[in-house]
Amino acid sequence: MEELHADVVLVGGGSAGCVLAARLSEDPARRVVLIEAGTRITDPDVDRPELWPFIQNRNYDWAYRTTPQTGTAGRVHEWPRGRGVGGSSNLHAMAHMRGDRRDFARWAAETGDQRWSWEGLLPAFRKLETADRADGATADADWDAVHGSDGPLPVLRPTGESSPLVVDYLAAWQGLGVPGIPDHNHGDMVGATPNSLTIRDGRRVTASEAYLDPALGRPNLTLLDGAQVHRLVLDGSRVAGVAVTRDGRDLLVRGDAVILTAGSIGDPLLLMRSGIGDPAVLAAAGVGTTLASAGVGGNLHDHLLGAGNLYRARREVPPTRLQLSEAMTYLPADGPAAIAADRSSGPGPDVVIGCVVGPSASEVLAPRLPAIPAGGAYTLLFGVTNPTSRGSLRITGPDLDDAPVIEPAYLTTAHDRETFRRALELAREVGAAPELADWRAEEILPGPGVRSVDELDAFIAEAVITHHHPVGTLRMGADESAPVDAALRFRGLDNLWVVDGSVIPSITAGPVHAAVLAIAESFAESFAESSDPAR
Ligand SMILES: Cc1cc2nc3c(=O)[nH]c(=O)nc-3n(C[C@H](O)[C@H](O)[C@H](O)COP(=O)(O)OP(=O)(O)OC[C@H]3O[C@@H](n4cnc5c(N)ncnc54)[C@H](O)[C@@H]3O)c2cc1C
Repeated sequence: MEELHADVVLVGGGSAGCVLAARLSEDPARRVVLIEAGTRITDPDVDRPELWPFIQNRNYDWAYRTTPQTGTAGRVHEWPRGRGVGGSSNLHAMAHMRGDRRDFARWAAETGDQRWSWEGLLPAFRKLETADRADGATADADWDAVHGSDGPLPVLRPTGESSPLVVDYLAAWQGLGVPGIPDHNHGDMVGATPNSLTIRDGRRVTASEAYLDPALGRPNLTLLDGAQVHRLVLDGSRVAGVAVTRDGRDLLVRGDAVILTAGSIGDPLLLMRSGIGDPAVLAAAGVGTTLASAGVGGNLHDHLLGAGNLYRARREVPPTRLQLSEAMTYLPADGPAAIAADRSSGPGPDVVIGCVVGPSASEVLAPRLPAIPAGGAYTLLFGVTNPTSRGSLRITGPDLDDAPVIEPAYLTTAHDRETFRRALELAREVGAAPELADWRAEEILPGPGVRSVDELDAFIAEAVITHHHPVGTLRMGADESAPVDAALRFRGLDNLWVVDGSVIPSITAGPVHAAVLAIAESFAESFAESSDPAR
């Protein structure tokens, strides 16, 4: 069998994999191989921000599906995931939100390591971005203290480009007492502001474009695309290498250090195919256990959004110049009245309400709607920031073609169901505000008659769709039952690390891409500082 050897082998060329490939190959003495199942994506639709909901199910999407979910009226949820260089950053909706400082305080508590606190991660968040200054100001010390100005990823703060509907939506929140905030990236997410977006000159910027492409000319960096990793090859407590198929040929890629960057779904499936996981799950799939690790594939959780609180428009809603979901407002569950003057120490964000410049309804609600002409409707999405429902995923057999079982256990806790009702109430409150009177003809969904707890729960179960943030399947933690430790080393193996969305122990309040990139930046820094981390 053909063999290749590198100092560092990265499994998965998605968001985190692109960061690590670029950062770890900055040292010309370190040979880095990046292995990606998909190929380079050339579809021009990927570039166009407004097309993001319509590019799923193409040949660069893994197109996963969940099992029927009891909490969502027995529905099966489609889970797109990017399969190609740049991974899910090719499909994502481009919202750039770091998370709330309380999210990272939880991470620090769960790992026992301040490196994962807001303050600990701030250098990584700054390093990864070139952020637009608020309102085009030339100097702003507060802004510069938390934002980066020369990182690989451009972050657009689209003041002046927002839809007129979104301008009125933000004014409506302010009318209800919700303060305006500079952006979602200051550590305190409670407040009203347009979404920051990873868009430059009207085009999507992927993790590949920002990080990998500028590094690909380095002689010490090799990209193996169109190459699927079947399993890890173990030698005692070390990973000797990874078994790969590329162009119909088998390949063994040996590495002193092996880093999993195949994402929240790809990583645990690869470990289980390699005999690493819960012995009962492995046995049921016909795989022998080489290393028992019960937490592999557990703690699966995701954000849901209610799609949606839909309104027929009184006047034509113009098409978006950005992407369809332009502004998400984060609030305590008790609403605007609960917002403290000092937002850092007051109640944090429990719910999110987003304004979509067009109709948005789940796959079961959409077919029941009356015909809506272009520009004829708009939507308020609503969701829960920190859901407590936890599920799992598992393999069904030893081969790459054996479809996984994905069970997110959506809406299985009382907390999640109650907070979802609250989110819908708050969406309706802002939807009825006088600042939106010129836009609002009538509420179409759920419809004025839907008011009782049972009616609201039944509507929510049919309305929720994934916000596309599955995380946590190899959580980092101080406890021995966490598969990954605070340094992101996989417990039980000497030279295996996990660095992507799967290590997130509890989800951040908002979209997770910025946090995934910051985890990778932080890891790259510590890896480079360590003289020989593989030993
Ligand atoms: C439709 C959609 C919309 C989203 N919108 C937003 C948003 O607006 N804002 C936000 O913050 N987040 C958003 N997200 C989430 C965000 O994109 C992801 O959380 C993030 O990209 C995950 O990064 P990752 O590195 O963990 O995994 P990925 O980027 O998914 O990378 C994993 C890579 O590993 C590869 N791989 C998997 N298995 C193997 C194998 N066996 N061998 C070789 N390669 C393998 C995959 O092909 C993939 O390229 C969205 C996601 C989707 C899908």
